[in-house]
This record gives sequence, C-alpha cells and structure tokens, in this order.
Amino acid sequence: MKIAFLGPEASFTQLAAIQLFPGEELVPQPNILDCFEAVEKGEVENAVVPLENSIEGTVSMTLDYLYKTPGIQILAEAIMPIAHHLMMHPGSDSSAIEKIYSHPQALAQSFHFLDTHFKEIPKQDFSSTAAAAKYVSENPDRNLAAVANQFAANLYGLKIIHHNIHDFEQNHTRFIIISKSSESYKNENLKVLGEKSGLLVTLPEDHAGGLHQVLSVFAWRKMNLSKIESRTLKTGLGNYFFFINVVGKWESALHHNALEELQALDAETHFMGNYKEFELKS
Ligand SMILES: O=C(O)C(=O)C[C@]1(C(=O)O)C=C[C@@H](O)C=C1
Repeated sequence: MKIAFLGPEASFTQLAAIQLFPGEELVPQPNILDCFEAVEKGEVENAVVPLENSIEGTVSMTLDYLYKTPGIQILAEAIMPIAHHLMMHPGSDSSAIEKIYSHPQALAQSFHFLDTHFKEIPKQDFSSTAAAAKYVSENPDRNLAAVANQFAANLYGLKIIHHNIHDFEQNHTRFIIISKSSESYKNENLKVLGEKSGLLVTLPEDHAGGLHQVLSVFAWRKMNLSKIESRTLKTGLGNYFFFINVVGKWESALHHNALEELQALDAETHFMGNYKEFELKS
C-alpha cells in the first residue's frame, strides 16, 4: 500500500505515518496540497496530513483541501506529542544566526521563545520542519537555523542549540488519514482514545438563525459536538463552511436522518466519515 505524507523524511507527519502504516511504502510530498492530489489521482491509497495543533490550532491548508477535494474521506485521527528544537549546522556560529526557517505551525508554536531570544532574527516559512532542516544542512556556509524535531537533527546532521522551544509543554498535533475509500482503518498496536464523525457543512444563504438551525439538528438528537470551526469559503468576507465533529459512533437511523434534515435546510453537507482517534508516541 502506498501512503503519501507531508515530507521530506523526518517531518512530524512522517513520524505519524510510520506508526500508522508500519511497513508500508511512504511517499513524501512537498506540501499538503500534493498529499490531497496524490490521493485524488489514485497515485496512493491514503495520505497522512496534520489537521490541528494544541497551541496553534487548525492547519488551515488541510481544512481547505478537505472541503475542496471531492470524495475525500477521513479514515482515522492520530494524536502525537510534538517537541520543537532549534538546530544549526555544527560549524555555524549560533551567536550570529542569519535567519530561522520552519513550518509556520512550528514557528507559531515556538513564537514566545523565538521572540524572546531571537527577536531581531528574520523567520521564514517552509513547507515543513524537515524541509527547513534539510535546507539548513545544505547551506553550511551560512549561519542558518531551523525549528524541527530530533529525528531531523540526526538525519540532516544538525546540532541542536536549544531543546524544547515550543511555548507550552503540552504540545500535541492531530493528524488524519485521508482516502477516497471509506474502509475502516484498524491498528491493533495503537491505543484508541475515542471515536467521532466529521462533517463539513455550508450554511444556507446568510439568514438570521441559520447556524442555530444547523446546530439544532444535532442538539435535539443529543449528538454531542466536540468541535465546530468556521473557515472562509474564499468567496468573499463572511462566507464560511463549518467543520463539525460529532462524538461517538455514528448511530443508524437517528444520525443518518440528521444529514437529510441538514440538506432540507439547504445546508450543503459532506459526511467525512466515522473514525477512531489513536494515540501516537513522539
Ligand atoms: O512540518 C512538519 O514536520 C509537519 O509534519 C507539519 C506540522 C504541522 O503542520 O502542524 C506537524 C506537526 C507540528 O505541529 C508542526 C508541523
């Protein structure tokens, strides 16, 4: 089985993919869009992408492509502890850092540390923490630094100059397995933390109480929502879709006619799947 992941090697997403698909062929992708396209084109069976972080919140590119890519299902979620370190080429001068590179999520999760200690040093977004580490290792003649994990430091031969620079100790990222199939994902080696369903809902034309109507579909059925997040449709200010998580198993008739009721409200609804949440090691 081929699995796409946000690469290159030693990205946090790869660390998640290795635990989710031990022994399978992992195919690194330059960015999150490429992961979705690889699944959509059938180049791979599944992909692992980051969805949300406990410090910085949702990875907006993932949410956007969940909405935009037709026929995508979520097969599972996986929660992994995240530790960011600041690293440089061993021969570089850590007192004269020229620029700090990393994924925007990693820079944001380490914002206070970087603003306190390296306020004047320019930061630059990269497609992943591992890509930033790889770039720093390929430019030993400049005093560059990357925010990445221990595996990236080892793989790309970088020296960690500051450990655990993420601003909050409890730092976890939620990854999802995306696929065009809806077959259930199982992994006996991972602890199951819970179960939920994901829905993407676009409200009927903007009218007072529209969101209330949508939420009431869940409320009177006593469907517990663990997340509801609005995200711009990019069709103009104030136009949103909502990503909604319903806790627990997606029961039979009761929950299914919730989808019919949402459609009846002209709330465009995509059911992304009923899936388990697994615990990963860092
Ligand atoms: O850049 C990486 O290494 C990734 O796997 C992406 C990502 C993310 O987008 O959230 C994954 C975990 C961390 O939160 C930091 C970055």
